[in-house]
Amino acid sequence: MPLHTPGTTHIYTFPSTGALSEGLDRYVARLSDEAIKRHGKFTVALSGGSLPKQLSAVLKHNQEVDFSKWIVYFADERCVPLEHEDSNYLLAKTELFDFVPIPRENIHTIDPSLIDDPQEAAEDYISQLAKTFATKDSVRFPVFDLILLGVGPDGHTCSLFPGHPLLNEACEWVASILDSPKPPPRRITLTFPVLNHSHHVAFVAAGAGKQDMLHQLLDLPGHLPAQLVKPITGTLSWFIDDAAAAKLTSTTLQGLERL
Ligand SMILES: O=C(O)[C@H](O)[C@@H](O)[C@H](O)[C@H](O)COP(=O)(O)O
Repeated sequence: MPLHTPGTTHIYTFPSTGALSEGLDRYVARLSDEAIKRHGKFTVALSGGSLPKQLSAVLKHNQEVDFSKWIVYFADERCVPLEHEDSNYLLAKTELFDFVPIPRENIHTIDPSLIDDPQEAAEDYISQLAKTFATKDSVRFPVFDLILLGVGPDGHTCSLFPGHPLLNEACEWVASILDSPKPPPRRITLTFPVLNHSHHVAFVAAGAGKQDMLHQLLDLPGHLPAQLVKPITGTLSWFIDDAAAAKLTSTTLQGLERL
């Protein structure tokens, strides 16, 4: 796998979702190793949707990764109890945390006592982030080692939806949303400045259902939420399978890399 150069975008394609999970495992294991060597921990933010399953399929069996040094946050979370079927935490727990030795205190969840007040839950999540990320005058935002994102059929990512005022949030680290078009409506989400300060950001999109949106996002110019993810000095990677890549133009296809 080539070493990622800051400021670059890589689009990796895989013949199947199984192969995609293998590539993702190699990528995450490598970034985890590099981060732990560099600063003794691996800070990662996870999305919901299909991502946790796709991520964990191979990674959960990886014995080389030092999961004890992982510090996990959620790229977005729904304002529901942790044991609710809509909880991104529950999904990640069932798919990954139940299989790997990440210390429970290193997994930062929404405070379940605050789910009736999304704004308060967002503020609490900012305080939780501040425990891990010391910021400087020059960098006012948390700098994750890796943020893993999915993309919806409307081009949303995290809980940042097309046309929503949250797309303009420039100061807060975490925002609340009360009117998410994807249910459930009440959520908290990392904001664009946090996504764009990350060392590495990776989108994961698989299946024919993603074809039209990937064509729009990767072939055409635009300002859909997923297109606004542009790490300032970090890398941006796309992990997609051949089914999702089927409608990409030949110019984009020429730039695709196999891992
Ligand atoms: O909690 C959420 O709803 C997600 O974080 C959301 O942003 C998700 O990643 C996309 O909707 C893609 O979902 P799929 O991978 O299921 O298509």
